[in-house]
Amino acid sequence: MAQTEKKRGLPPKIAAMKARKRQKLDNPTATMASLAPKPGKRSRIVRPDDLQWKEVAMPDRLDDFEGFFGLEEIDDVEVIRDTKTGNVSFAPVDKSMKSTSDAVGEVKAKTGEDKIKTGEKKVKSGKPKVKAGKAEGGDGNNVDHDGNDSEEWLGLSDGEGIAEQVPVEFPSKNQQKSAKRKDMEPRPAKPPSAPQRNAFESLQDENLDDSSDDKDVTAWSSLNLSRETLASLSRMKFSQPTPIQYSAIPEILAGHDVIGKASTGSGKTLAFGIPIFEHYLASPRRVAGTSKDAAQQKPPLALILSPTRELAHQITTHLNSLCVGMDLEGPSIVTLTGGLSLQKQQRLLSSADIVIGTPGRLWEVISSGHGLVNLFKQIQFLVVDEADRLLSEGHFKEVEEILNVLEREDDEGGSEVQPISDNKQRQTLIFSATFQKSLQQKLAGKGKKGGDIMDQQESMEYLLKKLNFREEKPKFIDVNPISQMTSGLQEGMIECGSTEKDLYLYALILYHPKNRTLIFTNSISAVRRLTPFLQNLGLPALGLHSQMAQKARLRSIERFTAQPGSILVATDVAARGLDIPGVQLILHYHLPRAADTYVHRSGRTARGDASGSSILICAPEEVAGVRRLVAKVHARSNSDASKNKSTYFMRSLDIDRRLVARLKRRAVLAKTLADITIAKEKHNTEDDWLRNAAEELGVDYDSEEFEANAKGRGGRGSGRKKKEREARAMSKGEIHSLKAELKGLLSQRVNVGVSEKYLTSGGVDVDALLKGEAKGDFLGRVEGLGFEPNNPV
Ligand SMILES: Nc1ncnc2c1ncn2[C@@H]1O[C@H](COP(=O)(O)OP(=O)(O)OP(=O)(O)O)[C@@H](O)[C@H]1O
Repeated sequence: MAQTEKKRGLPPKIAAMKARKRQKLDNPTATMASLAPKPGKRSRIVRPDDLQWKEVAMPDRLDDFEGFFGLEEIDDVEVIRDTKTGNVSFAPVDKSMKSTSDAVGEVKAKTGEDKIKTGEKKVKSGKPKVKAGKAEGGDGNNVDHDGNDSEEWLGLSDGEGIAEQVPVEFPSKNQQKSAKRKDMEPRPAKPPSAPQRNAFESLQDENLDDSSDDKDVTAWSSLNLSRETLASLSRMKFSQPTPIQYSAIPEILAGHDVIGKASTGSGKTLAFGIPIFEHYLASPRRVAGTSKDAAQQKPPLALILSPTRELAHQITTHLNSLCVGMDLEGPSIVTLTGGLSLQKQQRLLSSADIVIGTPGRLWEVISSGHGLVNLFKQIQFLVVDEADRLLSEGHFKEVEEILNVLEREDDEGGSEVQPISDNKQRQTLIFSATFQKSLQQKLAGKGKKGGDIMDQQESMEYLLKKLNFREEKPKFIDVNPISQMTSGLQEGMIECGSTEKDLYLYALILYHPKNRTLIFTNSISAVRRLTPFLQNLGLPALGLHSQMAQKARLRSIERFTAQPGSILVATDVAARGLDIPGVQLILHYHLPRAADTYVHRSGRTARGDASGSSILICAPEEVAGVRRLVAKVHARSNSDASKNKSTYFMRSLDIDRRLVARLKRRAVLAKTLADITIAKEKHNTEDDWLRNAAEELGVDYDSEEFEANAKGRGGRGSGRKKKEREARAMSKGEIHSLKAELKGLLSQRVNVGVSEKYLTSGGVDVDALLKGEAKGDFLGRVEGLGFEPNNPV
């Protein structure tokens, strides 16, 4: 479409701006895409004035409006941009030459029907194009992830009567080889399916400045998203959907229940978030007012369950980021997690479009009355993120309560508990990177520890039983059926004595100076101990566990995210879902208790197309178990996994043990000082508690007398108690001298002597190491993890 101006003489700047805008309107995509002309298809290039412009009838009120004279439009013109000069030229398209295989990136001026649309939403129906090598417009060379030239069908066959599978289109062999990350690599160009929306419509928006560095979002075009969503994706610089987004979004938009499995960091949040966002944009609720009266409250559109508070807040931020910079009012997203004011959260619910919560708090809120059960029954999307964890671990009871309540026909009274048999309204979306075996066992009340990765059939059967899917066969989308681990990840283990883990932890951190590092432990007490231990060694360590106050938890995450090179010591509360950019190193101080935990912990690094390392610190007696566990994760198929047939063998990393030995005194001092602090804090707390109890009983309390009586009783924990007593008994002077000694050591280079293998220039400047300034080849050799002598990371 083009506009002509009266020749009244506009100021040159305005004329130039208008000309630019005109060009943008003429060809919305030209400013975004690098448009390589397609050989053999283009007609001759003509001057814009020589094109067959058609006049457009204008509404009366636009007549003579600020020099605006009229509008003309043009159909069937190919706009070609010279990628070198940026110049744009035009060629009328000969319709008889039009091919169905127009690749994304080639642009035609839109026809009259495709003029800018406002807020209209189209739900794409039908299956995505799935046949490898047969997709229109594809490169004809699509293969599965395993490199076989075949069509890949994931999930169960229809014949098994569990789920309808969604075959996933995989990149070509060449793409596979060249792309670093399978899960983030570009999808083959998809053919436009009629009727097709122009992906660039969002970018026609006059409010978007030409000069902004928004991303070309052509690759999203086949998903038929609204202009608002495309504009948001462009602003977020997400130029293409990840495989799980590419496969799941159309299915969800078409109204299907979806079970999505994709590796950690592969964009699952937006895979369910975008369709909900689209639904919100298209629904009248957006303009409806809100009411504080529960009876008139609008039900939330979506309920998203998250296993941890941090993840719930992160999902909130992630979905909110879709709305940043949007002209329209975005959905009201309310987070319901423990540790924050219940009343405030209840109040916010009155206007919520999307509710994201942890099961405990959610259940507390829903079951508190106020007509909320009825409201939540009307939600249109139920999302269970990290589904295997939510349905198997601690939360299961509450999740079950919530699921039961959503199915009831009755109101809050709860006397009638008839399940709604024909629930056609709600879509159920289940996402995770793993589905584990123990899930089923726990449901059956066996409570067995475990966490073997569940095969598809087992997980499907279980989920189908528990969740009231709207359709008989939800779509099962598995975009990484072969490998559980992300491809940018390097894995290894370090063997050391069981009492030397602190020392090796310290050494590994020194080997990775300035790396943002996440250390996992299996206990809160280990977090409490290791955090001051590392701090005493001059390292920027923070703690995270579930007994911390919620504000302190969020603060730890914030600091860890903000400060490059910081270290977070955490329990598995941080294992799932947390998307902290730039985590380079995962250290498993305690071994993960189950295979799925290993996958999720390690998945905090190497997210998206980034790379990272995951290192297990193992005592000799743990090595065999670890190898088995990791082999299970790497089993190339589910049948192999169940038979333990994986051939994956985890490497033991070599480390210069002489260097480690020379760090020992520092580690001992740092540990002793940490133990003293903890023992004193603990004693004060215990003392307070006993004093209060004694006061209540009306007896005198003398802590020394109490301890003297307790002495010699032996039994479990008596050794630890003895150590605590000793630590507490340290005088200020003794503590001071320990601190002084440690300070002295930290300020010195570590003398590693002469190595026949790795000659050094006389010592290691650990201080420089910590500052990331160390040079030289003194670090020993840990192949494949960036530890090579000439590459001290
Ligand atoms: N299409 C995209 N292009 C580029 N980056 C994306 C895209 N979609 C999402 N991301 C980014 O990828 C990162 C990981 O996304 P997300 O947290 O949703 O992963 P996940 O699959 O849920 O991981 P996990 O299994 O660990 O929970 C986020 O930082 C997100 O902003």
